[in-house]
Amino acid sequence: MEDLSFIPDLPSGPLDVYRKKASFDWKRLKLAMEGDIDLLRLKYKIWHTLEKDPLFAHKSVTPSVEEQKRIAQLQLNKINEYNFIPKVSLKGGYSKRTRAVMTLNEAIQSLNPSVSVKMAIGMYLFSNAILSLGTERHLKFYEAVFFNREILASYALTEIAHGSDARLMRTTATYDPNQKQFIINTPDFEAAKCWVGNLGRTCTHTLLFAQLITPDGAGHGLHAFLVPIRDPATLETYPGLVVGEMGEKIGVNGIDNGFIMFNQYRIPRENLLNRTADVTEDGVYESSFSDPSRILGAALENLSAGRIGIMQESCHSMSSAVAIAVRYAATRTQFGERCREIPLIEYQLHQWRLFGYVAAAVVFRVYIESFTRVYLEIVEKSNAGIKVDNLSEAVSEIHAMVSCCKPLLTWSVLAAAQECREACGGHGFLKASNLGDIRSNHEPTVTYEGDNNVLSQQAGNWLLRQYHSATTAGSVDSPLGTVLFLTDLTEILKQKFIPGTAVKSEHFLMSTYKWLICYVLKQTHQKYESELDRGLSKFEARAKCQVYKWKTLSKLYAEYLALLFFLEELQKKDEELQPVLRKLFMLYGLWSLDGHLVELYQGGFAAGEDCARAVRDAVLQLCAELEGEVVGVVDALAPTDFVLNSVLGNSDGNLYQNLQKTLFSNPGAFERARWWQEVVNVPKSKL
Ligand SMILES: Cc1cc2nc3c(=O)[nH]c(=O)nc-3n(C[C@H](O)[C@H](O)[C@H](O)COP(=O)(O)OP(=O)(O)OC[C@H]3O[C@@H](n4cnc5c(N)ncnc54)[C@H](O)[C@@H]3O)c2cc1C
Repeated sequence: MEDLSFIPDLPSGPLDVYRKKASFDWKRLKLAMEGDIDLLRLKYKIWHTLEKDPLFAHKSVTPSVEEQKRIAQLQLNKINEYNFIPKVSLKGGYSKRTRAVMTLNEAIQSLNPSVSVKMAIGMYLFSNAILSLGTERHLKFYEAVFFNREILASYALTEIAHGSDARLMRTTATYDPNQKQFIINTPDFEAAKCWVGNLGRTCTHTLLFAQLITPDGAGHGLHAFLVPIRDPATLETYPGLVVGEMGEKIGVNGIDNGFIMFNQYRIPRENLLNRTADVTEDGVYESSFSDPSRILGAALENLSAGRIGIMQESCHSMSSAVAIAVRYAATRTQFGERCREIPLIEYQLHQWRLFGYVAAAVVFRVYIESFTRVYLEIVEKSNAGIKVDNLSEAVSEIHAMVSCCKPLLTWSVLAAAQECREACGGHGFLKASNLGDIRSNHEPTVTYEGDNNVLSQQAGNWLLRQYHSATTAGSVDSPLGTVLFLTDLTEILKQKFIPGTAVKSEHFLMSTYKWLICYVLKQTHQKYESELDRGLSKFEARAKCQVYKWKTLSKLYAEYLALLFFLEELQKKDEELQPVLRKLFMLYGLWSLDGHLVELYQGGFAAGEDCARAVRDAVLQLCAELEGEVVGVVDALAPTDFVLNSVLGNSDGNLYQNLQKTLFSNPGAFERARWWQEVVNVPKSKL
């Protein structure tokens, strides 16, 4: 058995009552969710190191917006200095080094999300883009950003008037054969690039997406360019650029999001990332793709890794939120009979509000860990030129998976953070609970790197293509095997709920999800076809199928994927952990299924009251069964106390002592208001 002594034991205290009830060792569960002991060790090393560094000390009062940006950049520089992943490891295999980088990102995100986003955009999104879209001549930029940390980058896609619809962006890059340069231009404010992270104050380069135009006036669609923005020595922006800061946001204010306008700004011809298309010195456009939309597709596919990073970060935010709320619920008592006040955690309502999210946090972490491995293996093979069977189909399937799972995870965390805040009552509203910061720093993830509502439509598109293929050719393009069952669609749709069925079973859960996907897929297809028959274009017809169809379909597929991957991993976990993991799996599955009862009845899978009652009874039973386990589960999910940074969720469980310490040490807590003279009614003289 692995030595887990590098994970510090938890302090003894009021939470022991519940900790003793757990059927498993929380450190083993932690390792099972992390999947790799070296990565778990790395995470603890990062947390312990930063805890000792005053630059990372938490502030009891939110610093000014500008100060948050300064601190975030200083912290990023310091993290680079610590060299947590030595250069030799970075030069190792793609999969291993990416996993290490992702772990660093997760560890930092739990501590200060602004810093991890700065790092993710400034170093990893940029360097990944160079690897996937650039060629030999761009490797110096890769070295400078990834290995030497000499430049900090940004990623400029969004414009003021166009975000999700990238095709209509209007920044241009016109080739000038005389100077062998591209001239970047912003026609008007609506085409200004905006929201670009790191651009407002700090980045030295940006990866710019602009419409490529050749000297013959022909437009070739969006392409990516490496564009210098600031002098690295002075951080002065170069002439020909108008760069500004976006101003205060409702979260992640440590990131300097900026806007930029280009005024006939020249860059060398070689700064075009030219893996898929190039312009010769004379100005002739050459592309390995005939269709410009495929070039954009290849460029944007590069976002998958970033979206996986967002999902990993989401798992950590959810872990922290539920850890705070559950520890609070185990130490806070309210009401009761015969002088025995009851801990909140023992109320059925409180369990129902929180335990589904605890189960989701565990299921998502195991799922994303496993999915990331599959993803990285495919990319590694493909980069190394090793043949991957059905590579382009696998890429499409992965894209569909990411497109529905990033929305599922990010939305779930947002809902969880709000529920956890409310579950901690008024004290949850203190900044010191950390629930507010977790929620507001997480919030933009539902919008950036693909707005959730728009992104999830892409999973629906892929599923509909598979439906068509299954019903016409009797086969599907699903190299990862996630929808092979669609070839049995007709048989699956004949299933009905039989009263008395044991719903707390893997078979029931998975077969019911398959039924739901088949049913909603068929409904979506029929609706889409009927809109086309009415004479609508494909675009218009799709828009008419979004609500109750496409959107539901995408959510169902995402939930199914989480369950499917978790179930596969479950078999490999320690025997001691299996009972609790199985219960968490069932709870997440049935709790999610509860949200789809309408479709089960609408489609005739269920009739009468049995199905709904069985599902809901099982959810409540599972909540009760998990009462003794859940504190141990959140111990496994939680980071160290320093990282969790919550007066309500400290692992010692000394809720009221910790609250007193925090309230009593608030700066100025006991002082008379400095502005007292401005507000008191000074009695007027009667003389
Ligand atoms: C904190 C933060 C950081 C960011 N960082 C970067 C960055 O570094 N680089 C960068 O380039 N961008 C960045 N962005 C921008 C982000 O990527 C965009 O906001 C995002 O792509 C959505 O585009 P939009 O804001 O133009 O929204 P829109 O596309 O205008 O969407 C607005 C709303 O309309 C809905 N909608 C749009 N189209 C449809 C449709 N067809 N059917 C139904 N509904 C639809 C959407 O769901 C959304 O709710 C960042 C944003 C934020 C908030």
